[in-house]
Amino acid sequence: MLALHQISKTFSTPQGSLHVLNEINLTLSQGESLALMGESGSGKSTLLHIAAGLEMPNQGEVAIAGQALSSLNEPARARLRRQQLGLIFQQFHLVPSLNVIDNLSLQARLARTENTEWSAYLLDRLGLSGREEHYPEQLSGGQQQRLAIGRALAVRPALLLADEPTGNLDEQSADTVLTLLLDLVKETQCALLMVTHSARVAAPLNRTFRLHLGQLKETRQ
Ligand SMILES: Nc1ncnc2c1ncn2[C@@H]1O[C@H](COP(=O)(O)OP(=O)(O)OP(=O)(O)O)[C@@H](O)[C@H]1O
Repeated sequence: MLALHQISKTFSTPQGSLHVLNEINLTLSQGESLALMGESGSGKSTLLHIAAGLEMPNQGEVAIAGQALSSLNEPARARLRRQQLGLIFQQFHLVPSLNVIDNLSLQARLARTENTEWSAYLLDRLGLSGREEHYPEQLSGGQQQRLAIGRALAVRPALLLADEPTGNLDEQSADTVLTLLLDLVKETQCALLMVTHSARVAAPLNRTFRLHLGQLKETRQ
């Protein structure tokens, strides 16, 4: 579902070049879940953004669902992202002026793959049935993140990329959200790449990798 081949990334800063990723290789198969750990500033978010095609590497190739991103122009890349990719961030990034059902369906409508039965099922699984007409500000942090998970899964993505999805939640909400996320990932058989600082959050995932000094090492299989 995801293949990263020899990915390198260097940022130019006023202090000089910052080499963040150095020839990273990684493959993620359908239904596989992988935790990405590493110290603050080690490049986890950068790698996730490159995997999502939101940021370009200086060197190397990203393929999503068998399609090399470099072989596509920007509109085709955007289409692939909308149809195959679910993104979840620490900040929920819901649209404040849209109600629950419109936030949930946003990406699927843009991708023209909205399925109202699937959306209703997701709302139920997320514990948000009956809240369709509510706006994000009327929801708790945990409910907002569950809605963001629903929005990402409403397109039935092949690949889900999550950057500290429970980082903004208290421990109890984090556990609920994580359990729900992993259950839905299993149900939809999508591949999951999740950035986390927490070994406890990483534990239920299939594999764990650590980024250190630009290199990726598998720490648990
Ligand atoms: N656009 C940019 N320009 C310059 N430097 C950048 C840019 N984006 C990221 N960096 C630098 O690249 C390094 C890696 O950043 P990144 O956000 O990927 O780390 P991270 O492992 O996700 O950190 P954290 O755990 O704190 O979120 C950092 O030193 C950061 O300052």
